[in-house]
Amino acid sequence: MKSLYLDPFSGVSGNMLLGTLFDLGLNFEDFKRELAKLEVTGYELTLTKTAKSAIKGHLFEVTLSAEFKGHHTDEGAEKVHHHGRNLATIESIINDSSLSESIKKAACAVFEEIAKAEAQVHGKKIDEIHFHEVGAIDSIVDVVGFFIGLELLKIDKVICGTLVDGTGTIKVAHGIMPVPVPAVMQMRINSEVPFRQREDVLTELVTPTGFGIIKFVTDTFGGIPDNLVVEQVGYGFGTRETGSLNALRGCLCNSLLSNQRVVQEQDQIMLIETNLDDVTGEELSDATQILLEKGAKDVWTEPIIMKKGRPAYKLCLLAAPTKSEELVKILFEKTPSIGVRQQLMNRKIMQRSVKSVKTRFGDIHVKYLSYDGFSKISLEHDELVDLARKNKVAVRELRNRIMEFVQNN
Ligand SMILES: O=C([S-])c1cc(C(=O)S)c[n+]([C@@H]2O[C@H](COP(=O)(O)O)[C@@H](O)[C@H]2O)c1
Ligand code: NI
Repeated sequence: MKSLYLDPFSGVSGNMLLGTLFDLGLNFEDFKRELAKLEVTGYELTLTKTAKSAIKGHLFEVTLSAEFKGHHTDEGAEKVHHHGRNLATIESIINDSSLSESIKKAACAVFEEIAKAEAQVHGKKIDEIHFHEVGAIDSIVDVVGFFIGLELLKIDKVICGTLVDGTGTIKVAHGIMPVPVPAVMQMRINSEVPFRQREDVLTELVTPTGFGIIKFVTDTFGGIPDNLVVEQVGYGFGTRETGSLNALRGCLCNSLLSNQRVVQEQDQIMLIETNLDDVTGEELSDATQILLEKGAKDVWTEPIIMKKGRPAYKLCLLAAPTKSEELVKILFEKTPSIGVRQQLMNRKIMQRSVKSVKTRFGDIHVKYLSYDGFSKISLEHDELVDLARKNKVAVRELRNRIMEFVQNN
C-alpha cells in the first residue's frame, strides 16, 4: 500500500503537484506518452531539475507552442469567459481519449468542481465558464497529468497536511483579486480541507487548480500517520517569488508492514472504551473508520445491554499510549460519548520482520514471527486475496502453496 503525503507549507498549484511527482521518480517520457493519449496539441512541457533556497527539486512548466501564443492577449473578463474551452469541451477531450477510466473520472470531477466555483463567483451558468486558451491547456495538462502520475507511480492513497496560502491581492488578466482567490474561497465552502494564511507572503500560494485537485484526491487530512514509513521525499517548485522556499513537499510512504522489524517481545498499549446507547450505525461506522485512519491499531464494537435494559454498543480501541489523547478527542467528536475509560496494558508480542517474497504467483509480504524459541510465518491476507483473484486460484489453496514455497526457500 503506497501513500503520497503532501505537505503544502507554501501552497499548492498544478505545476507544483506535478513537479513533486517528478521529483519522487515519475518518468518524464512515460508521462508524455500517457498524456499524448489526450490528443491535445499546442503546448510544450519543460521539466527542470534545479535548486531553490539550496533545496533540490523539480520545476514543471507548461508553455503554449508558438502558433498558439499569437492568439493570446490580455483580454478583459468578458472576453476571457467567452473564448476558449468550456467544461463540456474539456470533458469530451478527456472522455474521448484512451486514458484509463479512473483517470478520466477523476480529472472530470476536478474540472467540474473548478467550473462550478468559477460559475458561482462570476454569476454565470457552468457551461458559460470558458477556460481561456492558456488556462485550458495548462489546466488539462496539470489535472489529467496529476492523475496519470498517481497511476504511473502506483499510489493508492493521498494524505495532505494544512494548505498554506498567502494574503493580500494578485493581478490577473481581468483585474485585481483578493488572496485566497475567489474560486479557491468558493471551493472551501463546506469543505474539510484544512487551510491557513501566512501574513508575511503577499501573493497567491493556493491556485484553483491546486485546490480542486487536493479537495478531490485527498483521502485523509492531517499529519503523516504513525503506521506509515517515509521512503522518499521530493520537492515540486512553484513559479511565484514568495521570499521563502516556494515548493510543495511530497513523501512517498509505505505501510510499516513493508519494512517492519519489531524486536521487543513486550510493550504497553492503551485500551480505550466507551458505552453508547444513543449512537446510530452510521456514526459508529464513521467513527471506526476515522479512528483506524488516525492510527488506532484496532477498533471494534460489542453489543451490550446497558442500564434500564437499553440495547447499546461498547466501542473499543487499542492504540499506542502516545496516540490516546488524539483518539479520545476523535471519539468525543464523532460519537455522542461523554466519557471514556482508559487502561494502560502490558502486551506480549512476537518478534517480527516482514519481507517481500517473489513467488510464481506474484510478490507477497511474508511476516516472520518468533517468541522465545517458537517461530511461525504468516502472509499478508489482502495481498493473498488479490493474488488468488489474479491467478484464479482459491485463497486457501494459494496460501498452502505459498507457505510451502516460503518454508522450502
Ligand atoms: O481567469 C479567471 S476567471 C481566473 C479566476 C480566478 C478566480 O479565483 S475566480 C483566479 N484566476 C487566477 O488565474 C491563475 C491561474 O489559475 P490556475 O488554477 O489555472 O493555475 C491563478 O493565479 C488564479 O488565481 C483566474
Ligand atoms: Ni475566474
